[in-house]
Amino acid sequence: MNELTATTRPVHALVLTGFGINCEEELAAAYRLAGGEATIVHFNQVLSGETSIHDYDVLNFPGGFSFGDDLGSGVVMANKARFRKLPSGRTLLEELRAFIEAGNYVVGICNGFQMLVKMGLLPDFAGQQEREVTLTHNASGRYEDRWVRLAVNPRNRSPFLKGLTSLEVPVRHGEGRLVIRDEEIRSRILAEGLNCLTYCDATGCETELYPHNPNGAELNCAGLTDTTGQVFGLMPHPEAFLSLYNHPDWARRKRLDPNVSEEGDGLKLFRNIVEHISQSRAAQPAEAASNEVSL
Ligand SMILES: NC(=O)CC[C@H](N)C(=O)O
Repeated sequence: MNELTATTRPVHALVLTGFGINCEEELAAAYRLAGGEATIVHFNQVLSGETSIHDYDVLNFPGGFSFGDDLGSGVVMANKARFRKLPSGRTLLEELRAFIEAGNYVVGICNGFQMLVKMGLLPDFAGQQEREVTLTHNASGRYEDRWVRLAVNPRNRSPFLKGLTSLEVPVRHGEGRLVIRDEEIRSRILAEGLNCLTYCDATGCETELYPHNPNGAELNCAGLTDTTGQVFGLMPHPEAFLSLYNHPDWARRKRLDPNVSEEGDGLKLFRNIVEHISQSRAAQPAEAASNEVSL
């Protein structure tokens, strides 16, 4: 029996799929390329209790078109999390709160971000699973599929963004416009640096100008965390830019600089979280780390 201590066990990501989610493979690849492990399971395997989120370190809600965006992007999946009881007698949202309180991480990308917002987990000031912000139809009135530049808020709380100041990543969505419920929520998001990613122009300056801000989001906000920094949602797709060769301009960039990094900006986020969790474990007191995990 191969026994690993908690400190040496690889970081393990759970990546959900099903019902029209379509970015699970790239997301799992991102964790594997970053040195972690990733398991893809159908949403129903979690709801049925067949898979426990508590066996993992990072729970991932990928992008896609869950339930065809009927009732609004992410709404049906969010309601499944809010109302369906697992065999434990708790809803997935209640299990998620326990998962977060145990120090684990939750990520929602695009459709996944829409789910987190609509189940009330972002920014979650009240802790009452109520919608404090929402993500709705792009101001352009059309589906936006383009590359954007993002500025990283230096006061952000997410280990995914450690050491990063800017990112170039693709967006592809119809309902990416962040709308904030009221001035109190807006002020708290700004005061606490929860608007971790903002759309910016080619010079790196935050802008509301289309198409740099592709959807008209308030605060030019492309990504949010909760106050713990453990819940992170974003509209752009970092898992779609893991390699230089994912970028449409790769040939020119390679010609201009033959030594240009062959990694995409998106991979940096996954390297950060794998490293952060690994280091956090290694720093745990001996008695905690001695909890052996028999594999
Ligand atoms: N790429 C995605 O995840 C798209 C999310 C959602 N279906 C939208 O169009 O806004």
